[in-house]
Amino acid sequence: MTTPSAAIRTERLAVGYRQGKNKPPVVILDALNVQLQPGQLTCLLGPNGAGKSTLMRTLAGLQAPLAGAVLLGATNILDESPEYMARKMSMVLTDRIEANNMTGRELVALGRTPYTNWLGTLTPSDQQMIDWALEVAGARPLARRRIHQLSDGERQKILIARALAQDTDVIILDEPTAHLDLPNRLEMMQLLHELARKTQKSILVSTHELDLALRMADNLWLIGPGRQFTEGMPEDLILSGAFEAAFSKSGLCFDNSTGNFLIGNTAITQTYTIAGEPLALEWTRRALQKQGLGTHIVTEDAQIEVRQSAPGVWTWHYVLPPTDHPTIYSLLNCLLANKQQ
Ligand SMILES: Nc1ncnc2c1ncn2[C@@H]1O[C@H](COP(=O)(O)OP(=O)(O)OP(=O)(O)O)[C@@H](O)[C@H]1O
Repeated sequence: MTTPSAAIRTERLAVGYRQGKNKPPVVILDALNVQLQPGQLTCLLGPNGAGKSTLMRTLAGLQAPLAGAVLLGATNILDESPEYMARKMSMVLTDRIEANNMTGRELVALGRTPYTNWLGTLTPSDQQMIDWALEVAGARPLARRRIHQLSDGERQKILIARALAQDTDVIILDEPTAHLDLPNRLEMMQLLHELARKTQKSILVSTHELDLALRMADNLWLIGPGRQFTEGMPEDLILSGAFEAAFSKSGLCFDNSTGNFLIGNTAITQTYTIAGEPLALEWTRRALQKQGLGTHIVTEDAQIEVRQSAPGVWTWHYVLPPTDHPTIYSLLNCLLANKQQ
């Protein structure tokens, strides 16, 4: 369903590659009717080669559609001037950048180009916007550093700050968390989510971070097997089974009840009832799962009782008398030894 307020939308969009005169085009995704809403973070998910970058480049007008259109308001983006587009849409790509001798701040300042005069003079409000963008992207300490002195993750933050400085309604980011460590990945997704909400921008992010996308995205675009495209709220896609279907692969299975992926040899051979404190329960559950042992959480009469604050934390009631274990490791060894008997 198309909402009139959509910042950008597509009409029967086909994306892919032309191969020359006598060959048919390679169609990557076809007949897409999607939209980005103001104030929402949308995550685009799909395996390697699914077509995420191709779709994003087409949405940003960097690549012509094979068919259909990308509309900004009522106008086809191909009919808009580059100057107008630069004030409406910014894109952060994973490509290397040729700006090595610039400082971080100088590169972020380029985001203001669509608004400056022909001399590129920055007004006090441009400077304020650059300061804000550096701050919000967590890139302020990098402002004076040369681009070639930055790590991949640091450069990524500067590029995100540049997109913020460009102050567009739509921001498209191709794998913005690719070079970041875990705390920075979490922070970046949180930042993009908050930014969308606070500034009413439409933010589209392609990512391989399924877990983060499930937690942070307002909306998901999924490219599944056979390049089947599905979209919706993460929670709806989980409940409908679409998320699981998109990522079903041998050795990887999605647990709908927890939102976690089960990896490797996860065939459950035995299940225990378990009760206790939530944090310890979660990590106990994960440890057992790796060994093919399932858990079913109950409130009383559990076979395994977890009391994180007490000594002898894990009590196994399966045997008589119940045994106390100071670590999950100890509990697990006991369970496995017993299981083999
Ligand atoms: N210039 C090109 N000409 C023809 N085919 C291309 C071209 N560039 C990419 N492709 C193909 O298009 C498909 C989609 O590529 P794309 O880069 O969009 O995938 P992706 O989902 O972004 O992948 P990844 O997660 O690995 O970055 C792939 O099969 C790729 O080989």
